[in-house]
Amino acid sequence: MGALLERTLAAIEPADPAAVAAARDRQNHLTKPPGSLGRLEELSVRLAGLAGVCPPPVPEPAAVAVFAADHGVHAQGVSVWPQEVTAQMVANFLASGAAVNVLAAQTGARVVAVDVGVATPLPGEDGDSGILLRRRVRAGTADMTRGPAMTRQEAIRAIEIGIGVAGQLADEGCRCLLTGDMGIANTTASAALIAVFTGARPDDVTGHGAGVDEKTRRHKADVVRGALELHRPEPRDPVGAVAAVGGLEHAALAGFVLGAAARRIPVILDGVIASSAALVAAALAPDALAACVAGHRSAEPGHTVALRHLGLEPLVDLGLRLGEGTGALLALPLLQSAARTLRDMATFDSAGVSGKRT
Ligand SMILES: Cc1cc2ncn([C@H]3O[C@H](COP(=O)(O)O)[C@@H](O)[C@H]3O)c2cc1C
Ligand SMILES: O=C(O)c1cccnc1
Repeated sequence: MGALLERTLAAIEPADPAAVAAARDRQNHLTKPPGSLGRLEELSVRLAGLAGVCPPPVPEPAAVAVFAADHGVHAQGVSVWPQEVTAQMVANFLASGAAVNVLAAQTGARVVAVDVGVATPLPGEDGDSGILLRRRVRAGTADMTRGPAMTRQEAIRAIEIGIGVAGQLADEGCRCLLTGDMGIANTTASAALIAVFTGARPDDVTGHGAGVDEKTRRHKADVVRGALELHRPEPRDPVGAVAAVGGLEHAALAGFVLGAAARRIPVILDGVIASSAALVAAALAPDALAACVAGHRSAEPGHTVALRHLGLEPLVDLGLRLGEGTGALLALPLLQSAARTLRDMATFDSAGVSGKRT
């Protein structure tokens, strides 16, 4: 295992019980009937437990990291879209034309695209820009139906890239991290990972992705089943599992979650790709879940299965099935509202409002 990964796993701690207790107590003294802010209250308690202080800092500024990569399994006809769309959409992110850019602008979040394994050349000069981080491990994965998608070393490199991006954004002042993804055929790798870590049947966790018909969806589930039979990945070996049937963006996203957790910064998970990566992260460090907030519930069936396994309840449920970080961005204001109400509302004592009659 890589040194950065080892160090990061060692730095991840459970929620702070004193901060959790203080936040619960404070919620009960704010000028509202106890419990009346619904799930925002429990969310604020989780933020306090993660930060280790009550009230916790408001999670802002925020940044969404869109990890982009291609997939050898695309050759099996699991997506209706050509592979080049991955690189073309990265160019669209750089030009601020994608849904993730529009929703990020709406919420004041920064967008960073990270090339961890795009198969076709990207526009522009070598080196990083403010928006594009070039961290390509290899030009797309291999076809998981014929061999492992990548080597263990490549998986560890991609995980450590994700940790590094989380650390860099934290160093630049970000106090809330959001997951994003771009990779044609990546819902197939996501389904495979969800089947490995939850034990669900491939057919139950394989969806229509970016628009395949029912016949192709069934073929996709067969492809997943075949890959699992070939590799027999084990949840006890998360690095081996993501190397066998995952994607470079899945590995990087798992690292991104671990990196956020190690820094005690909340990370809002987007859809099925992010949640399958979170399964990898949680298998490596169960306490990383203290940092995870499920932004939304995507229409992909595997997403609901993964969220149940992770014990996370999504904040919004709008039938989205896009990815890129869009569902996480829609949830961002809710997370910020949870922290702000806990921090800024008056208490019954400070406002001179009479408490409940006992
Ligand atoms: C134009 C376009 C923009 C996207 N933005 C995100 N995705 C989403 O769809 C892809 C996964 O679906 P599948 O597994 O069926 O290929 C990923 O790139 C995901 O981020 C897009 C897909 C397309 C076509
Ligand atoms: O759940 C998602 O994020 C998703 C679903 C379909 C296609 N791309 C992404």
